[in-house]
Amino acid sequence: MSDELNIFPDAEQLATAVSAALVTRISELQAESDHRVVQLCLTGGTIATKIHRKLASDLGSGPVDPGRIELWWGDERFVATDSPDRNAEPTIELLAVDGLAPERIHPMPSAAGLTLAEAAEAYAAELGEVTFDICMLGLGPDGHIASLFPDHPSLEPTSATVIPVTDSPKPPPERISLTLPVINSSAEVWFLVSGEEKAAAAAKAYRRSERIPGGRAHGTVETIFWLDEEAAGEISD
Ligand SMILES: O=C1O[C@H](COP(=O)(O)O)[C@@H](O)[C@H](O)[C@H]1O
Repeated sequence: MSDELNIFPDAEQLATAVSAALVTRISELQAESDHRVVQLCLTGGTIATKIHRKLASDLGSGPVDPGRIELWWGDERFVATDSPDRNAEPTIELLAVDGLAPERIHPMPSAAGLTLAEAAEAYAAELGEVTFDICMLGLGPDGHIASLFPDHPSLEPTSATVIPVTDSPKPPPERISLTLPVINSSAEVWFLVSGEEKAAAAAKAYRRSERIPGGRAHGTVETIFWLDEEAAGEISD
C-alpha cells in the first residue's frame, strides 16, 4: 500500500490533471482484457464538479471505452431527484459522453418512494460485492469524506456497505453513504482537495490521523492525494 502526493498551483490545474490521470488509469485497466470493466466511484463536491467538466471532454476524445466504465457514487443527498443538491444527476448530465452504458450508471436513490433506510438497503443490494478500482473522495473542512462525519453516528463501526445518515452536520440532513469498509476495499483511493479552508483537514488525512474520517480512508494498493497549493499548505514532508 503506497501513498502519492500531487500538488498543483490552483483548482483549475488540479482538475485538468486529475481528469487526464483518470483517463490514463482507466485506459490502462481496460487494456488488461477486452472485457475489463472499470469500477469507478465518484464523489460530490466543488472540486469534483470541476473535474467532471474536464472529464466529459477527455473521456469522449481519448483512448477510453466509455462502455466499459461502471459508475457509482460514494454518497448522496436524500432529496428530490431534480434537486440541485444531488451529487449524481448533475454529474450524469455533465458526463453525457457517447457510449456510456446507462445500465452501468448507478446513482443512489433519491427521496422518491423509498424511506431513507430502504434507499440505503437498495443501494447496498445494487452494489453487491463490487470492489472499486478507483474511489474518488472529496474532503470537507471538518475532515468528512462521503457522508461520514467526525464525532457523528455515521462513523460508528459497521459491517454494512451503505448506511442511511440522519442529522448530517452539513445540509441537507438526510443522506446515504458508503461506509469505511467498502471505501477501504477499493484498490485505489484518490483524495481530491482544493482550497485553503481544507488545509488542516488535508494535512490530517495525509498524516492518517484517526481523528477525522479522511484519515481513516485508504486504498488497498494506493492512496493518491490530489491537492492544490492552498489545500496543501499545512502538509510538511
Ligand atoms: O457534502 C458533501 O461534501 C463533500 C465535500 O464537498 P466540497 O464542496 O467541500 O468539495 C463531498 O465529498 C461529498 O460528496 C458531498 O456530499
